[in-house]
Order: sequence, then structure tokens, then C-alpha cells
Amino acid sequence: MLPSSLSYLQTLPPIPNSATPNPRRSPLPPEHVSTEGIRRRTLRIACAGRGWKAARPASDDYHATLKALNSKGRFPRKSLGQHYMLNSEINDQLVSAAGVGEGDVVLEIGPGTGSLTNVLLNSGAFVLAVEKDKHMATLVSERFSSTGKLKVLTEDIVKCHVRSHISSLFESIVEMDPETKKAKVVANIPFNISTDVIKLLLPMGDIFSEVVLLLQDETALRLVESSLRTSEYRPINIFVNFYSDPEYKFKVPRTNFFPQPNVDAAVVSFKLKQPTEYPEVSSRKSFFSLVNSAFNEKRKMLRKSLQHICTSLEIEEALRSISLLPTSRPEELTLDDFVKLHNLIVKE
Ligand SMILES: C[S@@+](CC[C@H](N)C(=O)[O-])C[C@H]1O[C@@H](n2cnc3c(N)ncnc32)[C@H](O)[C@@H]1O
Repeated sequence: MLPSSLSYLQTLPPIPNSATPNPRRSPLPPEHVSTEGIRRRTLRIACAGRGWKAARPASDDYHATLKALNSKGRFPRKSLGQHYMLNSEINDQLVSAAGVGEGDVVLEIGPGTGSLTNVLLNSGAFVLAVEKDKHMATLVSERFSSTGKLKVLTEDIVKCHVRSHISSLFESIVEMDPETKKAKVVANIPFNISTDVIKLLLPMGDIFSEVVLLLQDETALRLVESSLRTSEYRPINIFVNFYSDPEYKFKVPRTNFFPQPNVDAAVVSFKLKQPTEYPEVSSRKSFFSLVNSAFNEKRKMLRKSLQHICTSLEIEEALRSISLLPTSRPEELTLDDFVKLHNLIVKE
């Protein structure tokens, strides 16, 4: 019997004997079994039959994921957002969205059974994987123990000293020039830590060039496409654009995960700006504090909500001088407008 806290769980479905998933049992509907997937599988089987080497290393799918979980008697944990990717083609697309190639250093958050780790390692990358669940960390370490290109940390990413771990990885890779080389982040993260992960990693443009994440679709759209004068426009949009150039890559329907979440997902790429490219503000702390204060009382005009910084008259004057109405509200200001306003009214 499962404890009641785990009652949401489906029992892992049995693994069908046939190589083709049984469409009546498989969480993947038939449209996800693409012709390309079938072509690759057929090619592997054909090559194996003639004693040739497979054209491509085995990839994870429905069967591999369930087998890995069954082998350790693991049930996906809701509290850790454990929704495993069943479609190897999506992992391929995630890795190619980040342009991962031979010799790259990649941080993966939450490797789980290692389906994405497998694709990253097959691309020739060195992978630093941070996994909070100690059982999954053991599973993934054992699975790739022979590669010598994977380091697994059993830690919570939010509390992890990412910078020092990446720096020591750079130092341990002889051919890597830490002055010029940057790492990448590629991960299918639990939806409930997306904001924490974004706040942690986006300001690290000095060590990462790109962060490619599988997020909840709604979050992805809010981060990338929220426009001025809409209720979705928030301080996080200013934050994301301050530190990166975000791009919505593609939608990933919920049917690609086990257990199936209640929402769809999407892949977003954040190209990180280098610290020299950040907008010029005297203090980033006071800049983001101004932005937060402005949005705290979203319906209020800035000349009222920023009165703790200077007088309404000074705020009106500053707004006029950057061609904005003295009655402006926060959702009417672009990142550039906020930077100019900050530099005019905040005296350090
Ligand atoms: C959505 S699953 C993805 C698993 C795997 N990458 C895949 O694509 O199938 C999220 C993974 O993140 C792990 N995780 C959850 N919270 C975490 C945290 N705070 N830090 C690191 N890993 C975490 C979970 O244990 C799980 O393995």
C-alpha cells in the first residue's frame, strides 16, 4: 500500500514485451511514435541483426524509463516534480536547441533516470548533474559510471554552490581554457522550482553562455512573451531581459511525460548576456528594489509608489525627461525606461 501522501501515483505500468509500445497501455498516443523514431529503431535492429555497430547509441524512451524506475522499485515523487521524459526525440531537440557539442561543459538539473544525460554524454559533453533525490542520483551515477564524463552531486540546486562546482570542473578538464570557455545549462526541471532556478542562473553570464530549460508552457509564455500594458507583465520580465535574451523554442505536450502532468510544457532558451552587456545601473540591488516597489502596487502611478525614494514632483520630472507621462504606471515602462528612471532618481 502506498502512503496516502503518494496516492496520486499511478502504479508503474508493466513493460510490454514488444518493441513497439502498446498504444492502449502506453502513455504516449500513437502520434508521438514518429516515423523518424521508427526509422531509427528499425535501423538499430537491422544493424544489430547483422552484427554491425548500431548507427547511434541506444536512446531512452517509454521502455527505458519504466525499466529504470522498476529496477530500483522507485515511484515518481510529486513533491520533487518527478515527471520523466518518455520521448527521446524531445531530449535530442533540447540538446540541439542548446547547440551542445564535443567538449562542452553542461550543468543538468535533476537528471532523474538519465534520459537527457544520455543524450548530453553522447554529444561529447562533460556533465555536472545536480539531483536532490539520493536514489535517482545513485541510479544515474551507476548507469554512466564507465563514461568518466559525468559528475553527480546529490544536492538541492537552489542551495548548491553552482559557481564553485563549475569552476572546479573547468580546472579538472585539461584542454579547457577557463578564460574563454563557458558552460551551458540544459535541463528538464520540476515546474515548482522554475523561478528559483531562473533567479539563480540568469545572473551567471560570466560562467554560462546559455540556459535551455523545459518549463511549464504557461510560465514559458509569461517569461518570454509578456508585453507592456498586460497583467502578465511583471518584475520577472524586467529581470529576465536584464540578464538574457529569451526565446520560446517549442511546445511539449503533457503526453510526453510519466506520470502525465496536468499542464503542457515548453522549451525556452535564455542566451545570457555577459556582465559587460548588462544595462548600466549604479547598483543592481537598488535597481531591482525600485522595480519591485513599482510593481508592488501595480495600479498606482509611479509618482505615488516610489515616494520613498524621492518626491512626486521629482518623479514626474524624471518621467517627462525620458518622454513618459507623469501619470505612468509600472506596466508602461520597458527595461530601458526603468534603467533611465532609476539612474535619474536614485542617488547612491
Ligand atoms: C521533471 S523530472 C526530470 C527528470 C529527467 N531529467 C527527465 O527528463 O526525465 C525533475 C528531476 O529533478 C529532480 N529534482 C527535484 N527538485 C530538485 C532540486 N531542488 N534540485 C535538484 N534536483 C531536483 C527530481 O528528483 C527529478 O529527478
